[in-house]
Amino acid sequence: MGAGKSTIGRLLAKELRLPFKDSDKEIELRTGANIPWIFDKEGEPGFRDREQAMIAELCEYDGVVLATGGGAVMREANRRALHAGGRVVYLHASVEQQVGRTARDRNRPLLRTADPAKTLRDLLAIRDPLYREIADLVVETDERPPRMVVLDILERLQQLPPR
Ligand SMILES: Nc1ncnc2c1ncn2[C@@H]1O[C@H](COP(=O)(O)OP(=O)(O)O)[C@@H](O)[C@H]1O
Ligand SMILES: O=C(O)C1=C[C@@H](OP(=O)(O)O)[C@@H](O)[C@H](O)C1
Ligand SMILES: [Mg+2]
Repeated sequence: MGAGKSTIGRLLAKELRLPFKDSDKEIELRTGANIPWIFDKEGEPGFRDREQAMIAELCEYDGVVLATGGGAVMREANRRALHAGGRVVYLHASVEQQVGRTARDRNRPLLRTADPAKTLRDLLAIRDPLYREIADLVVETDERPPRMVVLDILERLQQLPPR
C-alpha cells in the first residue's frame, strides 16, 4: 500500500500505449461499492474472493498493464495467474514512505489501526518474500518521482530475456 502501483501502472500503460486496469477500481465499478464498504460488509475474506475472481478475469487480457491491491499476493491462485500471465513488477517502498503516501486518504481499511507503520511492517514481513517469488523486476520507488520509476521499468523490461 502506497508503493505506487495504481499511479505508476497508469503512467506505464500510457507509455506503452496499452490499456490500464486496476483490480481495486474494477471491483468498485463492478459492485458499485468502495473497498472500505466491501471490507465492512463482507470482511477481508469476502474482499479477497472478489479480488481473486477479478484478477483471474483481468489476466485473460492480452496486452494490458494491471495494478493489483497489495494483498493480492496472499493467495496462491493470484500469484500463479500473475506470474503466468505476464511480467510482474514489484514496486518497493520503505515503510516510512508508505506511511507518508497513505496518511491522507481513508481508503485503505487495513491501515485503520493505532499504529499504521507497525501494520505495514508486519504485512511486509509476510508479503515481501511472496512479491519476490513472482517478480520479474524489483523496482525501488523511494526518493524517485513516479515518472522516473516508469522510465526505469521501461528500460529494465527491455533487458529481460524473452519468455
Ligand atoms: N514514487 C512516488 N513518489 C512520491 N509519491 C508517490 C510515488 N508513487 C506514488 N505516490 C503517491 O502515493 C500515493 C499512493 O499511491 P498509489 O498509486 O495509490 O499506491 P498503491 O496503489 O501502491 O497503494 C498517491 O498519492 C501517489 O500520488
Ligand atoms: O494491501 C492490501 O491488503 C490492500 C491494498 C489496497 O490496495 P493498494 O495496495 O493499491 O493500496 C486494497 O486492495 C485493499 O485496501 C487491501
Ligand atoms: Mg492501488
